[in-house]
Amino acid sequence: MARLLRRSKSSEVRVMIDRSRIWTGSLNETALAGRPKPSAGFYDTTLRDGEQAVGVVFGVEQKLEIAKLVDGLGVGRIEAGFPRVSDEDKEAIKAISAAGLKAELWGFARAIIEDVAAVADLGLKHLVIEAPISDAKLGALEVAREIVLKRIKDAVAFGAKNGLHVAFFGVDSTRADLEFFETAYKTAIEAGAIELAIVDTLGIACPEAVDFLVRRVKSWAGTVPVHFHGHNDFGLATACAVAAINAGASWIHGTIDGIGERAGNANLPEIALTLELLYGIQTGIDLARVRDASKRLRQIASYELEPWKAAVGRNLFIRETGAVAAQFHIPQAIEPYSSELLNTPRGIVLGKKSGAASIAIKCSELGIEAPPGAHARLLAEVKKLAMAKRRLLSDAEFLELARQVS
Ligand SMILES: CC(=O)SCCNC(=O)CCNC(=O)[C@H](O)C(C)(C)COP(=O)(O)OP(=O)(O)OC[C@H]1O[C@@H](n2cnc3c(N)ncnc32)[C@H](O)[C@@H]1OP(=O)(O)O
Ligand SMILES: O=C(O)CCC(=O)C(=O)O
Repeated sequence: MARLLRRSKSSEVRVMIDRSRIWTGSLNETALAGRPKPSAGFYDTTLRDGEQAVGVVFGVEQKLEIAKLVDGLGVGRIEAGFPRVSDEDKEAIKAISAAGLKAELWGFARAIIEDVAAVADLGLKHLVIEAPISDAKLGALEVAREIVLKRIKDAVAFGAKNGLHVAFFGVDSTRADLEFFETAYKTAIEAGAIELAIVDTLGIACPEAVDFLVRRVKSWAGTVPVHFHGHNDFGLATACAVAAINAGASWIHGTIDGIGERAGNANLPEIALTLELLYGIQTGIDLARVRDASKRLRQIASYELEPWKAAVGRNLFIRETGAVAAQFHIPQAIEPYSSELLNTPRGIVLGKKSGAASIAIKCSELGIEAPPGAHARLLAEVKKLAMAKRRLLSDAEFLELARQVS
């Protein structure tokens, strides 16, 4: 049975992955044998930290559409926005709040009373209160440690007094002095925070460091839920998220496609794919929808993705090489999992790297009956043209070559 991962509301989702379509072999199972299978909820921050990607500006309608997309994926929590940024952000939060989404909605605020009041005024019940806690950040802002502790205490206490469910989020916590880290988080708890987010603002923590920090916080925070908010500056955001979950984190922050500042945020669909397929952990994320969600977000935010990007890349199930085409009839020989899990077709394209099987597959796909010996000539022509044009061939070009060769 699927584990329920939408933690916050009664209308929980169950998304079952057809495990017969996962062809990852038994190595992971052997290596992970006997280990517990932890679970964690997904906290989407596409609307706030995702919008921090350079040049991205979401309008109210777009934020609402993105919130619905993310909700449709099955995340437990959505960070609806940071109201102090603009009136438009406030309008977007109102629109999202009125949309009747299944996910729990969260607001974002600095450790500043006016920021917290802005979240409360919009009727949100849950918020993250953030404050810098590394000396690098505090130094840049010219804020002393004692001052930030006071700001944390006052802002969290104000939120708690106003009935808000507060998570404290220590910006740059992975570069903070460990003792001061603990002081800052304990200050937040004493002031009324009931959840804690560990924040790898610059994506500098290796997975082992994330494991260390999550376990360290859990050792003194008891049952307080711990979040992990990661960035991808070293390409390790997914590995760090997995490390955080294995160490006991309850909530993983991230965005669709990992959209965000610099190298981006942790990529929630990629983490879901990893947990489901490599760790056998059910996430509640509907993998069949992630490619459509990614495609729509790319249209809205006007960015391109590498075609080989995990989970959502355009080329994941498109194959050119002849050696792979020769095995195309047995998908598990050439794929880690079935394209059907991501609700996308597989296909063969023709180019420099085509082989005899590529030609046979394409002929059958296009209903071309080539005479004996024609396939070899056709293959030679395909390679020649692809090298001359330095690209793949279109079906129309292939049909023309087939006509010339027959
Ligand atoms: C700043 C953050 O960490 S939020 C995350 C990043 N996100 C963004 O920047 C979103 C877009 N940003 C914006 O729209 C704007 O930059 C805003 C609304 C966030 C800030 O506006 P600004 O005009 O730059 O700053 P504002 O005058 O409101 O606040 C600066 C003060 O906040 C303090 N401050 C900054 N971050 C924090 C924090 N997390 N907690 C407490 N105080 C903080 C500064 O020390 C400064 O204090 P001072 O006035 O005593 O010197
Ligand atoms: O200070 C910021 O950029 C916002 C907080 C955040 O999302 C982070 O620290 O990763």
